[in-house]
Amino acid sequence: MLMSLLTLLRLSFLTVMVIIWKGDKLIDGVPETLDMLRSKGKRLVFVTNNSTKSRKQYGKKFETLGLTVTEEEIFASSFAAAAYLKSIDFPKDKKVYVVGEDGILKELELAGFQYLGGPEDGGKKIELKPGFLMEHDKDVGAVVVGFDRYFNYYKVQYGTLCIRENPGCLFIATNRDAVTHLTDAQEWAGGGSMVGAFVGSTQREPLVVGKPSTFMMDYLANKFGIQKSQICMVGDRLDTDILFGQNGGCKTLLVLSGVTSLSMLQSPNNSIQPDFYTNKISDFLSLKAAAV
Ligand SMILES: O=C(CO)[C@H](O)[C@H](O)COP(=O)(O)O
Repeated sequence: MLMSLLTLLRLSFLTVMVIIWKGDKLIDGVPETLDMLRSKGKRLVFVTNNSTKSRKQYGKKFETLGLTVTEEEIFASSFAAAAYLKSIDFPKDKKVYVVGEDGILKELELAGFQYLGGPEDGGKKIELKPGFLMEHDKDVGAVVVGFDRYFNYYKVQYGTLCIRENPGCLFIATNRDAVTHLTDAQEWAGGGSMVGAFVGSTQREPLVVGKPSTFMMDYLANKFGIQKSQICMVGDRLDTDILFGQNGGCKTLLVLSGVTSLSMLQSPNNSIQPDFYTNKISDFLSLKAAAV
């Protein structure tokens, strides 16, 4: 394995990483590994499908954990939603209905888009008395659906009306992750469950901006002016991280310290094979002495 990591370190210019913390705890060896990769001239960016925070809010989290990471190096799916709307010149006089948390609102605001919904709609209830009809804003031109701990029937109905009744209204998903790891005790329903509700009610498929879609990879290759073949995607999930790297034409490294175990990787039911795998991100440190 060491030989393979060495090859990787020689090849990759930019390393896209995701496995930095578990809950609010840094994974062992992460600060030293990041320092070592940077000292070898590797450019690092951090990509997450978690849309609950903006890049600025993630920046604060990195800071709290004692890591120096700039906003420019953070690519969250909250940002991807706003960047996608920018990339298609989404009209500034149209509005975005948000099913999700604060991070999406913050990024839309920064990008200069008008929005409604988000946490504010979390407490809203529907009273189904005879003749009740929910009004919706006809200026909504996009519905963005992300992970939302305050998901409710009001939001599903509101967003569904926008998608079904406003001509040309876009349906954008930050990710379709089946499960997420809100606690270390079990897996929890992920953003895919919120997106799935809208797929059911609208009979439409969303445009996904997070992993494993290629939008973020294209975006960052463009931003840093590098070839995707120079990028190595490092992650702990096969169906998001590794597929994201593969879909983007990058090298991929799976670390087994997160959600994927060796038996899952080697299961005959798994069709996603990374270029390399290793136990933990700090295995890179064993290469310290090597001439890279
Ligand atoms: O949105 C989510 C659930 O759908 C999670 O936050 C997401 O799965 C975490 O993603 P990553 O492993 O990329 O940080």
